[in-house]
Amino acid sequence: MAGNWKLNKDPQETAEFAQAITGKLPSDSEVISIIAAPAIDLQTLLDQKVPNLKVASENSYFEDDGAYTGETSPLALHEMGITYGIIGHSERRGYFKETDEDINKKAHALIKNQITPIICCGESLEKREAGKVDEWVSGQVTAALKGISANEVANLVIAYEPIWAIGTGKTATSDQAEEVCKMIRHTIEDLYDEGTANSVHILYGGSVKPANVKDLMSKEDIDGGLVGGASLDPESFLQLVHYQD
Ligand SMILES: O=C[C@H](O)COP(=O)(O)O
Repeated sequence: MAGNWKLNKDPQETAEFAQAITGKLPSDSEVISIIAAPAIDLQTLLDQKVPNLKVASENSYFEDDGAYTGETSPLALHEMGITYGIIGHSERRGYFKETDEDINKKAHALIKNQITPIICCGESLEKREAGKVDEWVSGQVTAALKGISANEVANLVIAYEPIWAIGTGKTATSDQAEEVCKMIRHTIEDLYDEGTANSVHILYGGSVKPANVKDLMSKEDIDGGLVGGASLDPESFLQLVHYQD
């Protein structure tokens, strides 16, 4: 269960959040609890040493170093202790014009630095209404995984986030979400094999909250959630990671 804070919280608020959840997360064997925080907050979150919390970056570059002003190095993220990294979020694709090729290069760079990519994909309302969900989403997944081996793919995370459901309060129904997550698994099976497809963790994101998390997580091909707004409040995040209780 991954929270994505987006451009929210400063280091002080980050420390307060960490203190509020310390000692309250489920064990890793039950639920993997992840917070993706702005780059400027990552060290603060790591310093709090919250038991069972994995800390993730929200974006990173595809080069480890060099003349790339303003970018975040995946090598430096690894060295500081980051273990997951979101890439290809629709906000990065939309506002910052990231392409499938960029996202593929970022995936390779994270894997090289032993950071598990959380690769986002998802369709706009326009694509959904045009009946192009499968074609669009499987195309994004295929492009993101180009040149990545089956062993590497087996360990990574794909997050399906329909753009029309992000921050809008409009959740895809659990059946709609399951349908696309299943299609993503089939796409991976076609590209690799059944074992690889079954090993990948597939998350659903888009207005996930404590009230709907159980229903979404009950679906066969939805392994977890990528949660924006409802991950900002510690109590709400705790309810999400404890959805099985
Ligand atoms: O990465 C998280 C998603 O964009 C979902 O955001 P949301 O839960 O605020 O709709």
